[in-house]
Amino acid sequence: MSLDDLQSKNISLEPHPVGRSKCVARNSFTAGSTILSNLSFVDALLPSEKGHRCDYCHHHAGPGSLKKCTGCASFYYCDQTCQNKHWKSGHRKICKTYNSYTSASSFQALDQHKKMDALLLSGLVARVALLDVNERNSEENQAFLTFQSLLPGPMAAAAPPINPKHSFSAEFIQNLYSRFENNNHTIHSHFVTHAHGIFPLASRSFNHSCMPNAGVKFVLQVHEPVKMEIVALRAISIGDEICIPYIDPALLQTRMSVFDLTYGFTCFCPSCNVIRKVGNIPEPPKDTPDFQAVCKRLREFVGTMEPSPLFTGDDSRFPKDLACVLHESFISTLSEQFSAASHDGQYDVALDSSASLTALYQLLYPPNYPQIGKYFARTLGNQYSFYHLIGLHFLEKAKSCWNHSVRSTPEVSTVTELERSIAAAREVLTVIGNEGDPDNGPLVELSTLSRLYQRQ
Ligand SMILES: C[S@@+](CC[C@H](N)C(=O)[O-])C[C@H]1O[C@@H](n2cnc3c(N)ncnc32)[C@H](O)[C@@H]1O
Repeated sequence: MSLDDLQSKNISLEPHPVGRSKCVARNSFTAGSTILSNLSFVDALLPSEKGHRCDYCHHHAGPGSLKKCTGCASFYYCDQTCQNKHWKSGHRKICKTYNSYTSASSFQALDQHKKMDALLLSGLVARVALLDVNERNSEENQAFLTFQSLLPGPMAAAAPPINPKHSFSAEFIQNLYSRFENNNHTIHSHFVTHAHGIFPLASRSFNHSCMPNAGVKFVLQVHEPVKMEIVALRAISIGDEICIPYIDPALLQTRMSVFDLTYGFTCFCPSCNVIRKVGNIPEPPKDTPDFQAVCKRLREFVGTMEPSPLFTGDDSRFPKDLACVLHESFISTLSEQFSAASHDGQYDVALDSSASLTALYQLLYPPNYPQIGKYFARTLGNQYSFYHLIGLHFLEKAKSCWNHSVRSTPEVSTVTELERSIAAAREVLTVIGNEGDPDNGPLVELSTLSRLYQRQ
């Protein structure tokens, strides 16, 4: 689909006061419906995934079952079909020189993120070099035109060295690279990142909100490029702006600098407005009883709030004595407590941390938000870490209840918690639906657990 087609579909691009354009719903969407699908234009697997996934369709295969490219021996495919498609879409330009390029000191000196950028930029240049100029309306040419229309990021970082020999000017390459930082995506399966990619139409369309009404998922199909789907997280009405999260909404302190340095905007979503009004956010108490008291108070408040003041932007409804729960360390302390207690079989401690975590999620995230995680902009620390799931948290809690119930005669309260956790996990995970690898996703695990429980 091209930018022009978009205007005649369920969504349209309309002027935005500072971010050039915004995506507006022309039809209503129910929670879970797909708003836009966009095929990858170029992507690159993380080094840790090489040989485990097909370099074309990202199908995850058992050890040794993929077919190695006989040219470079560094790319792997499901079969001849994936290999031929990848060859035509750019690999033939980079195959011969791939190994000398990646082993050169100029590539090796790059940090992990810039290495990924370098591979993507090489793939992009190879793809562009192969575009048929006589086929102006082909999907590839339209996708490249859309890529060229993307807003450049605020930081003018120098383009990394690239692989194929080409006849493009340094200025042209720099111009392509200037769009990377604020437009490219990480590609995940079950919300764990395995690649980086360029999805021009989605990048051209969706702005950020920390209380987004849409989320991103990836569909992997054998012999096809990776497909990104933008999915409604809740009901969207005609005229609503559709936004996705660029970073984890729980990064309440880091987020403003990331928007500023990586994306070049100031976020005025309801949640950011509350954070600004609250002002100085104190660290949570180190002392265990004081920490527990804050957790108790948080649970009481969340039990009475509907909806979250961070969702409505009404700072007058946010209790000042709970300011420390907005400190980023509060969520990580609780997550660590829950994980450690579940792992050690301390059922009561796990359940208690889970109740506080769930209250915090309800405060910080919009309804049905499936994923949480940490993100550090390149400029802030050079690292990205994995995503976890809110839905997955409920699944983990259900597993913890299940393990407890099979170890001893289950109490009624354990069974109630188990049923509630299965229902909560299903509610959140079903909205975003199956994503990434078709096998062994959280929804599959959830069905297995439900079956075991019903049989018992
Ligand atoms: C991926 S693009 C989104 C589409 C963009 N609006 C356009 O017209 O191409 C990211 C850029 O959009 C703008 N943007 C995204 N979310 C925004 C927001 N909430 N407020 C202001 N600008 C935003 C910033 O310029 C950012 O670098």
